Amino acid sequence: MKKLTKYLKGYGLVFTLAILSIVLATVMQLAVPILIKYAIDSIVGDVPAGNLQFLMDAFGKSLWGVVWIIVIMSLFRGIFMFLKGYLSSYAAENIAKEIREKLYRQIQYMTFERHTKKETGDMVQRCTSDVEMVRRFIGVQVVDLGRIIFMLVFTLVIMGTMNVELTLYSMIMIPILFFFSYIFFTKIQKTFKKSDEAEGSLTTVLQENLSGVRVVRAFGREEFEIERFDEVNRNHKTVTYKLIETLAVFWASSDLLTLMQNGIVLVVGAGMVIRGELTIGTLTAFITYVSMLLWPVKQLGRLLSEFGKTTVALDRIEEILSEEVEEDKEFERTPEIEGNISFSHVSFAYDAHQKVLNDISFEVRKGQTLGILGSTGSGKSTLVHLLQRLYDYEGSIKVDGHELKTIKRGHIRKKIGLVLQEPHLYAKTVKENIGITKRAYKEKDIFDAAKAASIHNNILTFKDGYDTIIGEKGVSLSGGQKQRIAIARTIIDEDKRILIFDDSLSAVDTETDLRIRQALKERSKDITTLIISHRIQTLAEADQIIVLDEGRVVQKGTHESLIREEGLYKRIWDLQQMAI
Ligand SMILES: Nc1ncnc2c1ncn2[C@@H]1O[C@H](COP(=O)(O)OP(=O)(O)OP(=O)(O)O)[C@@H](O)[C@H]1O
Repeated sequence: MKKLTKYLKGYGLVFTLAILSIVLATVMQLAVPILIKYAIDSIVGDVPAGNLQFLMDAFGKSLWGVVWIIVIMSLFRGIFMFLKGYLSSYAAENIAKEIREKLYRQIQYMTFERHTKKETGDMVQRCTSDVEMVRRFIGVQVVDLGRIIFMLVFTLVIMGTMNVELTLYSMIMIPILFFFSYIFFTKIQKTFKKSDEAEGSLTTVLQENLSGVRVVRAFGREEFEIERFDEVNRNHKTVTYKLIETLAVFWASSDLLTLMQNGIVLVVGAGMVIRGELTIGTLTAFITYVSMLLWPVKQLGRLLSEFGKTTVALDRIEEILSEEVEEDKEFERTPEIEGNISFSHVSFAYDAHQKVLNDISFEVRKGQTLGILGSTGSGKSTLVHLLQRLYDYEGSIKVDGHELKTIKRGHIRKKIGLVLQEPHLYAKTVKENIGITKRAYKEKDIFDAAKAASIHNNILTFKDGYDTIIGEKGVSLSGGQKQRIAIARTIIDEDKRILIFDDSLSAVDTETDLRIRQALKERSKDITTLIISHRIQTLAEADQIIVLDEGRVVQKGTHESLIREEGLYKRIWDLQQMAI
């Protein structure tokens, strides 16, 4: 409850007005049976009006007067219901928007380590379905709770003032109905969950099929895919049908209980009328009030189970909101960065028992190029992660003499340009993708960067040149073209003092690779460059090369020195030479 009220804060007035509206609408609803009782007993019949004398004073024996009052009250009821809907939706939509904003902000600043441990699908579900659950509860159930309590109390009071004995008879089914609906809605949650999961599986198969369409065609898996979809589709139908069937059984059973309650009131009430203890008008009013009494009881059971589901959704949201975020510490600085890097006895482990980097030491001076070679999984990308301050490390990493841990994360990341092997491009124009870091690039800057990345001429052949949209709605790019656009968008930023190419030239041919490296050399004389590659030709001109094996630096030197010493570098070089 505490978790929920935290989100309701700031909307107290809106909720009060919404509850007031629903209470007034309920009053209009509850007054109708009293008017009907008065019409039957005192206008059609001759029973004295008693405590309804004020109606007699106002309308005398006019049936039309009562009809008009009922019409006007129904009109007001509609207005109050609209107000309640408007106000509660206003609060619910705003609260849901605030939760989504908080979650999105949290996701942006959550530590990289926590990010890698989360499943994307699960995170999406928390930001969408779970928020939706909370929104629905706030929009419908919170205000309904006010209505339920008011309706229960008020109906009982009205019934009590009319006839205490018949009121007690009217309450016989209340505990049964309450527990029946509570247990039902608690149990059905499992079926709801199964239905959600079935829908999730359906979407996953569809999504996988659409994004893997090339693999499906290449392996002739169309019929297999159709069967796979049939299976999840059948499952979805079965589970959803079961859900609807169960709901139908509930509503029918609860209607039966309501009818039984009506039956009890009718039989007992009829006996009272025959004995002259009750008027026909009062019995008619009672029959209507019994339904009004049982509706909130059914809803209360439902509301409690919905509350259970909302609590789970809130817990899942809170779990993300309480994740550790990257925060600047007081001692962190923003020193001038020139690009001198020094690793001294650096070790790192993703999980405590297995070191991925072990006692790494090397130095690169401003403007130099460091080549990094190593087999798959030897720790090359991890080394880059450490330089970007994505993880904490053991040992010492210094940039221009400043311990990396004392430099603000945002500051060092602004100074490091990283190009990945499989870069992510946005569904925007080529121009916007290259200029993504800043909006105010001149066209010439964009062209120059694209020329240096050897992609300018390619871009000119696209339908709309630099204004061509990338992705599903526009041009489909090859792996090498994507890599080169990613290179252009990194080198265009003049703030970068360190450039890292993490196997990002792997999809371009050797000639283009050479052209790009030459252009980069000319363009960025003072910039420190780290090139990770499996292709020795790409590394050969580096000022210094380190060879990683199982997280250790096993060789260090220039290309000339390394091809002369026995070791991994020479073996790979020989193999690559043979292939040529
Ligand atoms: N987020 C992570 N959590 C746990 N282990 C990880 C994580 N990322 C990488 N590893 C492990 O760390 C080791 C080094 O991975 P890394 O990606 O640094 O290798 P790499 O040399 O860049 O490989 P490749 O050439 O294939 O890109 C591997 O054994 C990998 O399984």
